[in-house]
Amino acid sequence: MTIAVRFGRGSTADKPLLVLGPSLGTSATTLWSAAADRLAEHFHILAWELPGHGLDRVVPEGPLSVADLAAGVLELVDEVGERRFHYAGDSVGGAVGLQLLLDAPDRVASAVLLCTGARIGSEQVWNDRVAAVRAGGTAGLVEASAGRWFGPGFVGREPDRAGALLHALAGAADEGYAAVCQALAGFDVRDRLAEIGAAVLAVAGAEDAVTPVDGLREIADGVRDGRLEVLDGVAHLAPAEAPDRVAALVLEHALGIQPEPAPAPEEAPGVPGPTAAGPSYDAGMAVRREVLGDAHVDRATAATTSFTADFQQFVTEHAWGAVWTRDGLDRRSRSMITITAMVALGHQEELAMHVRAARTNGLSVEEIREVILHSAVYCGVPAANTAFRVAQEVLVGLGDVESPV
Ligand SMILES: O=C(O)CC1=CCC(=O)O1
Repeated sequence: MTIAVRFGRGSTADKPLLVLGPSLGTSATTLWSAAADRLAEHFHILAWELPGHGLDRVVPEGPLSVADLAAGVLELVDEVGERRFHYAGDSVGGAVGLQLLLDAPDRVASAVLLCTGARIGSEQVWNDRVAAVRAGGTAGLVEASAGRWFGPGFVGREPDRAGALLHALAGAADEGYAAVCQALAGFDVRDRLAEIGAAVLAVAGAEDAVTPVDGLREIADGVRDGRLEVLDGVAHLAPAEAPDRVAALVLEHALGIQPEPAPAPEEAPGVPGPTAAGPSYDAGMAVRREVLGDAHVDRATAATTSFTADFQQFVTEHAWGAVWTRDGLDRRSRSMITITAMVALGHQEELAMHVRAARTNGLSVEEIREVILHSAVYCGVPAANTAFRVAQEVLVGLGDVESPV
């Protein structure tokens, strides 16, 4: 099963479908959300996840190929009841785009293939990467990946976006990452490019050493209707590094629309802070991880299904990205309010989670006791009684309170 992340509102009934593909080690949201925000007015957008990456926590049991990934994308499009779709994918996501153009030429209306190649790296490169991820996990790949992924100055200009991408890498399953490397080791469609008749825009990052400009030129020259565009200052993750330019290229290539120039940041209307650009998934995920811990968020993510994926995204964007990120209250105060609300509403499971979060946010055991005691006055003694039992179990588990005899 391939997991889809949906951007924007509306359906394929009112807008054409655009499918977005990820790069190795990234999640669909961290790589594509900034560009997708700019495209959502014109397309119904689905982005797919690599196995074991982002919202997809399922690691393939057998060997994986780029053709398997392409077949998963076609199933996803079938699930939304569409036949034809526009496609844009970065790196392995671009390789999957080429495979789709070969395997299902009648289904791909147009393709933008970014920072990719008809062959990426070599078998040796991918075997070495598999060995590295098995030895040190995806967290051990963060430093080297940061060096390959971003153009000069990007991390300094966009620390949150870079941080979210690297965080997603560290959160990717080791064996999911290894499976994608093995798929890339077996991918080579250089001698089949001339079979591709759909309009292809090949987009290279001028600073990309992983999939250099020549490989994108090979695609543009090799397919029957290809064009090359080179983005200055960009390395390997063009959709995250240059979302405005990428969105403009996709819009023009797929629909022939010249986008309105984006307002300069100083002219952008609205309130400063995280709400200015709308609820932010990346910022929300960072705070959610800081407050609830990686283990909790990884468990929630692992338990995500196609039924709950939209809700998980909603929680991260709105509860965490739009509210917990605000400056108006410190995290200690937010924890106190949240505990009180959980006591009042009798949400025991969420209360346990927020007692743990309150300790992370710096509340002492004594302060948590006072919050629950105080809430007894306003929420009722029975509610506080249950809350003391739930909180005590958590605090005993954390070793903060002695176990009752
Ligand atoms: O090596 C990387 O981290 C970049 C990359 C190569 C293939 C892909 O999808 O990403």
